[in-house]
Amino acid sequence: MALLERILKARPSPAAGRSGLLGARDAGQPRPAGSGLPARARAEDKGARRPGASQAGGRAGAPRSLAAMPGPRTLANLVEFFGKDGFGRIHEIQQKHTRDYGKIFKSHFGPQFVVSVADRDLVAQVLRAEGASPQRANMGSWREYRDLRGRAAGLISAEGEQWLKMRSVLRQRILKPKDVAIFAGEINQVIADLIKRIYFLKSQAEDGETVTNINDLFFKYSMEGVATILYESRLGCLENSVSQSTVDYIEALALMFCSFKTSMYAGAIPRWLRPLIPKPWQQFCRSWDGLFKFSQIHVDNKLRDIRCRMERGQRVRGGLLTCLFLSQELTLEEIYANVTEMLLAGVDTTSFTLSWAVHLLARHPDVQQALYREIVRNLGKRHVPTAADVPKVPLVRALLKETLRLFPVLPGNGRVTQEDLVVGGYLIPRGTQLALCHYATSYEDANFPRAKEFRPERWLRQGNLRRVDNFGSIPFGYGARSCIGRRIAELEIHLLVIQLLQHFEIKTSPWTKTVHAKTHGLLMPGEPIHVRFVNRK
Ligand code: HEM
Repeated sequence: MALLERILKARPSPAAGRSGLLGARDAGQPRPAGSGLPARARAEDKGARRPGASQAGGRAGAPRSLAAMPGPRTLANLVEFFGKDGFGRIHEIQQKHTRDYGKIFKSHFGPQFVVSVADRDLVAQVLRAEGASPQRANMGSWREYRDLRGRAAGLISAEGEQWLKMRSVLRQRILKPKDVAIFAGEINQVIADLIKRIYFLKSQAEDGETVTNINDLFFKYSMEGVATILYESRLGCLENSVSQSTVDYIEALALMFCSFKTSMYAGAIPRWLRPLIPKPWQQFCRSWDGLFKFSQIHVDNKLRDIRCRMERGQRVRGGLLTCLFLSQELTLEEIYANVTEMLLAGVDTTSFTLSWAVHLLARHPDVQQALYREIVRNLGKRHVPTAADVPKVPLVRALLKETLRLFPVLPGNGRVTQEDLVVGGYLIPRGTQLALCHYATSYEDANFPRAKEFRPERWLRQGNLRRVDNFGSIPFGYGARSCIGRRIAELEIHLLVIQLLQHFEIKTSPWTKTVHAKTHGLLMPGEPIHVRFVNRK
């Protein structure tokens, strides 16, 4: 009890929350001298180098200035993004600009200035050179909301020492495959519910086989799966009727993605315009209110449950959330913020990837058959897999890598340089926003022969000796700031693919039109995907 009271007291006041956050700084705005993070980046490593150091890669000679860097004109860019809905085609624009301007180019988005890097080796140089607490992007609007409401920042929106502290707590618990292996039992229960749901949906279908808009189903699966780990409780997303609080959460999430264009690109809409155009910012805040409220309800439920058990003198054991409570390494407000941001980061990413993977399997029956044979040979037709079984089916892992190469949920990623760097022969001043163009590098034949083709076998180790590493496709990012939920997502996807194929042969549906990728914050299917799940004999 005393412990729980201490935890509750550790919740910072709104004022403390505000001062605890690092100051928001939009990309493109220079950092005041001396206000930056410790300059720890080892820029000279692998070719991205500090000015003045001898050049280890790229062109020899004095670096060129940004003025000499090619790129689209500001007006053309604005027309492309705001006039021709470029936000929905960010992935294609990456490729087009790479063709037009080369592998490193500059762009302006309103007040924001971005240098795009669309070359595998330059991406590797930038990421290998980064320091202990890399800064991803312009999170000004996220932090502004948190300051406004006296909320803490979670891993996505925090920076500097605060981020380092939280990252070091969470990385000990979920960053390695062996850490998340313990969640396989819970995930398998969610999978059992999903398979039951597929049988139910099939029974409702005219042809007895088709499940329409599979992303709906995978959204519910991903939400249930990740919530099971984050809240240590079930939400019931895969039941016929879903609770009102979960429906409210889904609406808040939808609102978040509706306001994506204005939130992630808030820097492109000056703050002074808000009184004239108030709706986007209001929507953004309303959506975050909904997301935080939902997490707080579930976190508080767990806290009450732990308190009851402690009061009864029972031993308290549990998963991630229980450990976070008991260890007291994070304040309660930091726990709210982190589970809120992790749920946000872990649902659509996983469900879009699953939708693409199933779509690809339906369209490539030969690959599907090879996978099924490997599963039956190495695991059996009905064996419920554990985390330890996943390495026995390397094609399943290769399927995920190839799906994410063709459809990287985050088609591009960002970094704000923490020191002056020379990249590709250009001097990039400290504080510059870099856009790493993963979609463009994923489709380069030089990085992946016959890059447009779906060939999961390209990811198989040869003779189990060589790891296939390729900075052309790093869908979970790289290094200190890479995806903290990677192992959770992989486990959810690997275990589900195995069991889907054990139960069903997945076939295309004539109702599915050509499915294009579109960017809506994340890279997602632009049209609904319907598939037939044919029972295995
Ligand atoms: C297929 C699924 C997923 C993909 C492709 C994905 C991809 C990514 C990428 C590219 C980043 C940025 C990494 C970087 O900047 O280097 C990221 C960050 C992050 N992801 Fe994921 N993610 C997925 C699933 C998840 C899940 C399931 C969770 C949570 C359970 C999660 C939580 C996070 C968080 C909290 C961050 C921010 C990490 C930090 O800044 O320290 N992600 N993710």
